[in-house]
Amino acid sequence: MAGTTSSTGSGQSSSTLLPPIPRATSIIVIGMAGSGKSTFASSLSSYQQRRAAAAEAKSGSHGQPNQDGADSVDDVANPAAPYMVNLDPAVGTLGYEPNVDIRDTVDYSRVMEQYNLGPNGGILTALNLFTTKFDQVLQILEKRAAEVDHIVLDTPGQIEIFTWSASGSIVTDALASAMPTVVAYVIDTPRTTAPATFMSNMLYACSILYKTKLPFVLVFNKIDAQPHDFALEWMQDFEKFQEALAAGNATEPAPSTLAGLGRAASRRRGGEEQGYMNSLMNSMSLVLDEFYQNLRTVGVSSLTGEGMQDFLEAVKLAREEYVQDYRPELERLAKEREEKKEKSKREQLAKLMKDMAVGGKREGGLSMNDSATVKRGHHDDDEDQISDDEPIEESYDGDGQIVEPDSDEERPDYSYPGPDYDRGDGTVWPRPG
Ligand SMILES: Nc1nc2c(ncn2[C@@H]2O[C@H](COP(=O)(O)OP(=O)(O)OP(=O)(O)O)[C@@H](O)[C@H]2O)c(=O)[nH]1
Repeated sequence: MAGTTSSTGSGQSSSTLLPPIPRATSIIVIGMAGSGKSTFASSLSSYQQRRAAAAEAKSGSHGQPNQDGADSVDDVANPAAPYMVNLDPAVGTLGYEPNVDIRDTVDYSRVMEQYNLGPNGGILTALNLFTTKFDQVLQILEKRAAEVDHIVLDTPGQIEIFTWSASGSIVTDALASAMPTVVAYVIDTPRTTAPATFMSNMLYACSILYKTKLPFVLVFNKIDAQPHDFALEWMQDFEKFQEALAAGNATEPAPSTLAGLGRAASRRRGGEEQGYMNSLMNSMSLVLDEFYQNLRTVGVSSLTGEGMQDFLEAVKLAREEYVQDYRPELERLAKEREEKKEKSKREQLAKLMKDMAVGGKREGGLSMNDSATVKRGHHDDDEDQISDDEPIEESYDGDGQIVEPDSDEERPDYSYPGPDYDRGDGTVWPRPG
């Protein structure tokens, strides 16, 4: 592919094998079941729509302040409503109008029926089937990426269906190679107040970050129900997390898990588990410390819309990270691929030349530069001299052109000439087989 020159977004230009960076940033919304992914996507969509409408009103009213006064549009010249993609085939109703919807392409309940699958197998198979067409979706998204600021992808409820499946990787990689892409990991804040659930959520987020290697934004959702200060404190101060662990919140057994056990047994068992869990989590939190350093975190309420502007700011920074860190890696891989292709082409050509006895004596040897290789219509007196402006004329069979099987073109007779055929050099043609 010919190299293009693209702006990196930081004002610099560089020669690249990759397509230019488009206006849009794609946001892949991932999170545990019920964390509020769809509500978050919906809230983000309506927030952006309001911004777009406010910007339009502002430009229409020649700089009058926004009616609602809340949305700052100064940072984006012409904000546009995001382009929404739903990748959850099993979702019932959505709070937003998806522009591309997996449900339009694959009928999840029929997939379950046809392949005799359970709900999760059905979702996974539906996503796999959809992914086989993702090149077409990507073409649509690439077109839209010039017109919108964000392309939001809402993923299936069961997190592992997207994060650990081949289809999830294909969709993520395809997007990330086409445009700046950011992972928004949605956390159900009220359900992460116990150190154990907090830790498992963080470990999951960490595994996704290292798998995708994409810029990451941790979205603490539902802050209207539970502020996320405790989580920020645990992430910033290791000792605070240790204190929470020591207070015993982490392993407080749910009453249901102790059913049938006596009080003493419950206490003993709780104590043993707590000791093990605490020491495990202590070690894990040390591992996660570095992960926390590289994270952007925001608190949002998808119900009230609180924190959406903070989220967009975080996405802006994440886009810069993509341009600075991820894209050079893509560029390196593209160059590597191109070099490999060139090398293999050169090797094949060399092999071909060798097969054609290139470099041997002129007599009997053939060369691609040898005019005798290509038969031309008109010749100078010297057979080997061909003037460059003479057109090549295919004047005989075996001239390197593929002959249409159904054409009337005359072909040599390759049939067996019979046992008595004399080749003229005294040998008689042998009988085959
Ligand atoms: N209080 C509160 N509730 C929320 C918020 N966001 C989502 N919810 C509720 O959380 C529940 C789950 O929300 P969904 O958006 O369906 O979550 P999801 O992650 O898309 O769910 P699945 O895809 O089915 O796993 C719903 O009852 C929402 O109303 C929020 O910011 N605050």
